[in-house]
Amino acid sequence: MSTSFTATSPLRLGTRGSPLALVQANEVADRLIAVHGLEAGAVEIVPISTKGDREQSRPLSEIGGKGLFALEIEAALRSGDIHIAVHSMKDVETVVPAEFEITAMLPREDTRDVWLSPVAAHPRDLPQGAVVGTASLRRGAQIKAMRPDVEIINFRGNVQTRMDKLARGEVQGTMLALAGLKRLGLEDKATCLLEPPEMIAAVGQGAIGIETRKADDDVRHLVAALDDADTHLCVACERAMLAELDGTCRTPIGGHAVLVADDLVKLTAVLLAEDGSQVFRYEGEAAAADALAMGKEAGAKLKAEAGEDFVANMA
Ligand SMILES: NCc1[nH]cc(CCC(=O)O)c1CC(=O)O
Repeated sequence: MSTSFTATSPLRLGTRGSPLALVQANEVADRLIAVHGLEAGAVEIVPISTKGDREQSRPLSEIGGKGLFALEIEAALRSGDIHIAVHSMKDVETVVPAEFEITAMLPREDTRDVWLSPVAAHPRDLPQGAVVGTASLRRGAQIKAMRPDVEIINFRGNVQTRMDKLARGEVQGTMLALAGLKRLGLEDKATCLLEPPEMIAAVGQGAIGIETRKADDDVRHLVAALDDADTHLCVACERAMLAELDGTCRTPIGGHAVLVADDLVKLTAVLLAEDGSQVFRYEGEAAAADALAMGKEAGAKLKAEAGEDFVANMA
């Protein structure tokens, strides 16, 4: 295996600058060093500020969806300023530009969302007309499906910022990914876990993806050694579902695939109206070799069930 990356000529690993992104990047760096026996310092982390991080006030769905977090990072990958990009798979567009690929995914963390609130042990315990903050249409719609009286307000910022806003009483509850809280050592801040079917996680939630340039064979081979095949398969299944429906982040969609036996993938997916008034669900199982086809079929079935008018209003 190539060990051409050294402390004086390190492998440059680009990621967002948030505390969570940096923890994730460090995990990738540590694994690369361990697996390939590289010298400490052979991997350098390069924080990159993205439009998604700078534009904190408008809803993500308005400013252009998840691509916002990837654009500047992919520009750095294209120019050679970085060799690899580390992302939360949740934030990666369903279509990766042709010159790049997601070469590896680390073993997945817990995929569930958690509820955080100083006043309600669970969303069902909120006072009438309470205000819940989230930037996620998916989380907002699933809360509205549970509690139509609740008001959802846009709530952005990194994990710590959102917890601070909650503590200041700006909202009575919010939701976060357990995976992110765990990586930051903050899981004890969760009020309760939100389980399927009342809350289906985002496609890719809990998975860290590593993107490379297809033409960069040396780097691709280094990174491929970190791939967790089960995670890759399940996330690919979820992404096939999302790609069939809408990859833009402007429609509330949840999707979760899991290996239930050696060769059996179970997919649970949900498509909702933004106000939670309509909920369409899919559940299916398929052999691993058919997991992508199942994802595609799930998307198509949800689309057909929702109907033309719903789909026309989606994007
Ligand atoms: N959109 C931000 C984002 N991207 C990935 C995670 C959590 C970590 C993960 O899902 O792997 C978060 C924060 C959150 O939703 O709470």
